[in-house]
Formats: sequence, C-alpha cells, structure tokens
Amino acid sequence: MVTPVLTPTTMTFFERFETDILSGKKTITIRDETELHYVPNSVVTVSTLETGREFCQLAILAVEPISFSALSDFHAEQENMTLAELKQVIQDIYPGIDQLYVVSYKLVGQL
Ligand SMILES: CC(=O)Nc1cc[nH]c(=O)n1
Repeated sequence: MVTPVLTPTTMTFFERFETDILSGKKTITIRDETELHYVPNSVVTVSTLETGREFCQLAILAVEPISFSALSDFHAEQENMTLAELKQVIQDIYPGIDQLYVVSYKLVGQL
C-alpha cells in the first residue's frame, strides 16, 4: 500500500507577521519538521493562526534544512528582524528544536 503524499495548499502565520508578508519585507518562514512538506513551485493560501482569516497567496520557492545554530544575519534580514530577534522568535515558537527548515516564498497576491 503506497501512502500518497499530498502537496500542502495552505499555510498559517501568526497575525503579527501579516504586514511584513504583504509588504514583501518578510520573504522566508522558518518551520519545524511538521511543516517541511511544502513543495517548490506550488501555491499556498495563507491564513492567520489566531482567527483563520485568509489574507494572501504565496508561491513556494524552496524548502531548505537548517540548524538553529546556523541561523544568520541573512536569514534575519529576510525575516525583517535582527538576528537576536529572530533567534528569540524561533526559540519561543519551537523551544529546544535544532532541526529547522527555511521556506522561501514570494507573494502572489493579497486576498
Ligand atoms: C503559525 C506559525 O507557526 N507561524 C510561524 C512560525 C515560524 N515562522 C513564521 O514566520 N511563522
């Protein structure tokens, strides 16, 4: 029996990231292993985690593994944060997790 792997068509963000996503200032999202199955060249509909309100569509460009210790100023710049801010955000969301995934995307359109 082959288990089909479905391409994710949705993604959620905390509401506090919406403005930076819609302005193009935030172009990556760093997720844990539960969200590594996004597929390059696919499009996802984005909603807020808090209320489920849909606010944009994103084209997935790449999904690349990274360890927490390898997070750099370049990642922080793509998140529109300082590196210290980014590390705190990731530690708050994924406490104690070292294996992470950088999901790169481009804004397709606001909903
Ligand atoms: C809902 C959620 O996990 N949101 C995240 C997590 C990590 N980065 C990010 O931009 N958004």
